[in-house]
Amino acid sequence: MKLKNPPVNSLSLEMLTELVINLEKLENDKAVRGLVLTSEYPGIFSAGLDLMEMCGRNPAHYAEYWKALQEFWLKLYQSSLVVVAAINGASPAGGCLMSLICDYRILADNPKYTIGLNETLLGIVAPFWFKDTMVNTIGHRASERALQLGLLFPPAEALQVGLVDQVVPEDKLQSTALSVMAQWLAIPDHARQLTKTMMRKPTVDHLVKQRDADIQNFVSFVSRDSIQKSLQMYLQKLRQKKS
Ligand SMILES: CC/C=C\CC/C=C/CC(=O)SCCNC(=O)CCNC(=O)[C@H](O)C(C)(C)COP(=O)(O)OP(=O)(O)OC[C@H]1O[C@@H](n2cnc3c(N)ncnc32)[C@H](O)[C@@H]1OP(=O)(O)O
Repeated sequence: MKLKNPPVNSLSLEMLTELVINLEKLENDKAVRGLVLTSEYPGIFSAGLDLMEMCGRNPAHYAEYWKALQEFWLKLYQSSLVVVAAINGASPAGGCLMSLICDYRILADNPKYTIGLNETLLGIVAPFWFKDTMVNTIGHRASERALQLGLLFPPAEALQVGLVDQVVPEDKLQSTALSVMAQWLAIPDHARQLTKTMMRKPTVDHLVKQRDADIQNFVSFVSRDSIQKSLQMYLQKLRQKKS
């Protein structure tokens, strides 16, 4: 599956909805057992959540957006398919989260392709289920440091901390993803799927139990004037970077 939402594959409401629909279709197709997630645009895997969905909108929109994000996370994290992320570009914040909920992550070796949960750099806070996903992958201490500092790791450091499973030359990314997929598909589906469910259930339950409260928390947080100002300033900085 190629992510395709120009210019930076930000996770807009429309994009999240389409991703969920496409995942459902693939899961209902008995001929499909695995999925390689990559970007149509080498250089950018995903810029994360679409900042335009979080700026200057009304509470009902924020609630709808957050619910769609939760839906996407729940769907991909619990997918019965083998999901391999072939990360062919920068992967900040929500882009990193999307990679973390796959079963295996391969990052192309390019110093510009940084990955991490950098929310604090925007003056916002990664929600508990982003944090849980990261802790499950790299452990508590490394997550605590990475989350507080909003670290974006270049490939060698991402590999060292365990944020990705492999770093390969850019021209080997797709072939590596296919050979990893073959290795995972050699395991009987039912045994692998039950194991995945067992490993992920506590993290899923944590969110499911608090879904409504999490939406309310997001809506009130993002509606604050101070948060709106931080997000606007961050967007401005992104735009100024060009000039
Ligand atoms: C209680 C909980 C509360 C809150 C939790 C909220 C959680 C949020 C998690 C998130 O995912 S927040 C989003 C964080 N994302 C980022 O920090 C990434 C920002 N973008 C970049 O660093 C760069 O754009 C890039 C490295 C992805 C690509 O760089 P480059 O190729 O140089 O492109 P440009 O920077 O020139 O960007 C082109 C264009 O796209 C706009 N844009 C970039 N990122 C986003 C985004 N996330 N959402 C919306 N729009 C984005 C950028 O402003 C440019 O727009 P122009 O109009 O100037 O063309």
